[in-house]
Amino acid sequence: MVRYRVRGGNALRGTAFIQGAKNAVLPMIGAALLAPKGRTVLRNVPIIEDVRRAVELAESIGAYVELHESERTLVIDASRVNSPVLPAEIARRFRGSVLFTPALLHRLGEAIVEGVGGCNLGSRNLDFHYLGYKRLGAIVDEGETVIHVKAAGLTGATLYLDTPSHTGTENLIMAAALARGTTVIENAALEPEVLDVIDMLTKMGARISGGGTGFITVEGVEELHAVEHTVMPDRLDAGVFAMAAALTGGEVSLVGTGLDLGVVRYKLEQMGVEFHRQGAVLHVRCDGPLRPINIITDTYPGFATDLQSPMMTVAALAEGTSYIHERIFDGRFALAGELNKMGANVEVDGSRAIVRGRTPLKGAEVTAHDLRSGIALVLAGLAAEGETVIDSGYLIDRGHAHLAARMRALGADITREISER
Ligand SMILES: CC(=O)N[C@H]1[C@@H](OP(=O)(O)OP(=O)(O)OC[C@H]2O[C@@H](n3ccc(=O)[nH]c3=O)[C@H](O)[C@@H]2O)O[C@H](CO)[C@@H](O)[C@@H]1O
Ligand SMILES: C=C(OP(=O)(O)O)C(=O)O
Repeated sequence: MVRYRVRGGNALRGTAFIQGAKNAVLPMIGAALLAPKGRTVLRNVPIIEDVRRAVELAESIGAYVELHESERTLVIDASRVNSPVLPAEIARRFRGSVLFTPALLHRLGEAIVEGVGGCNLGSRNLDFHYLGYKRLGAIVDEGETVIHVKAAGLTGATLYLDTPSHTGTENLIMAAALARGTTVIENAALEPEVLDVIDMLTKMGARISGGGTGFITVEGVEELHAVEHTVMPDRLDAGVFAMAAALTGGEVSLVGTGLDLGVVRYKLEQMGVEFHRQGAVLHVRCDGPLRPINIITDTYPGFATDLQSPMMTVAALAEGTSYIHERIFDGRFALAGELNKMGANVEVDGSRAIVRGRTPLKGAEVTAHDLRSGIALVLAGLAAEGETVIDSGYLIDRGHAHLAARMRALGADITREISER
């Protein structure tokens, strides 16, 4: 059992080093498995639990993987991939397991998906993925728990996503990259992580156009080859450190090449947080009271649902009433009850939450129900009086690398503990 213990009250000051993006590296590991020869090198890899699970999953299907932690580098040799089974005990522990399916289809002609995990956020359907594979010529047998996808070669087709699914877009691009002929994906996701994956696939020899427009065209090629690629910075990790500076009344410099916080920056600015860019470094400071805010989550370039929970903590510390409308997931307000245990006043009504601030937060024993509610509770702990203990820390470790060490370097009083329970 991992738990985080936070004693609040310290303003965070200093330089925060932003990790590589979880939601880019996971599809990139899936992409590396498409190369039948050679070694892929991924740099700026975040050392998070989801990456460890992805390494275990890749090894379980026969890939040779080296994770060089201090160099934040992964080396992947997929030449010996030999098992189509994504075993339940690994695959159910993270969402990224779904991104291994296209490689198995192309390399072995079938994928047996014994489960897909990820944060518990309400319904998380995969119908666009499987409908897309079917349109490309695969046979999909959806059992109660195991999904069997088979294809003796895929053929390009026109695909349409009802909503621009992030991993759905990545999976269908990877499936189309080695299909015969041309595939068009309409209503494709626009997230920067998807564009980074397209960049990597393009280096590998894929022919993809239209990334970032919502209409992606993929011309199938015969083979993809192993390449070196540097994972983009994690905008969610950056958003969390910006919020940590804001709600502790601190001043933090975010280091991460080409970092763009987009709408998160504008929303925090509306709340009174100051941003100042100096070349590749983004400075964040806040020394006045926070103003309330309205947030509507949306696909990119809208406000990222993954930062909705951390923003709820910031809103609880703002002077006045904030409104949050969650439009991506139907079960992403588990944080509210935990924040209320700490003294916040959050009222949830369906997909909307009203946050009445500012209420003084007090340390408490609280539960992370998913990765982002976990990090939101860490933020609450930084601003609370007394000690906050957050269980299960594993969920936080799924997406944030060396969190306690990076926050301690900024002056936070936070420890990561491992117990037997
Ligand atoms: C590993 C990874 O990249 N995870 C991210 C990815 O998850 P993920 O790719 O799972 O999220 P999606 O964009 O697919 O899902 C968004 C919404 O679309 C619905 N949907 C999706 C696919 C489908 O086939 N049918 C369907 O109905 C889902 O139920 C959900 O309500 O994007 C989410 C939304 O930005 C982020 O919160 C996750 O951090
Ligand atoms: C929902 C998330 O991740 P996953 O899709 O990996 O569960 C997240 O990163 O907040």
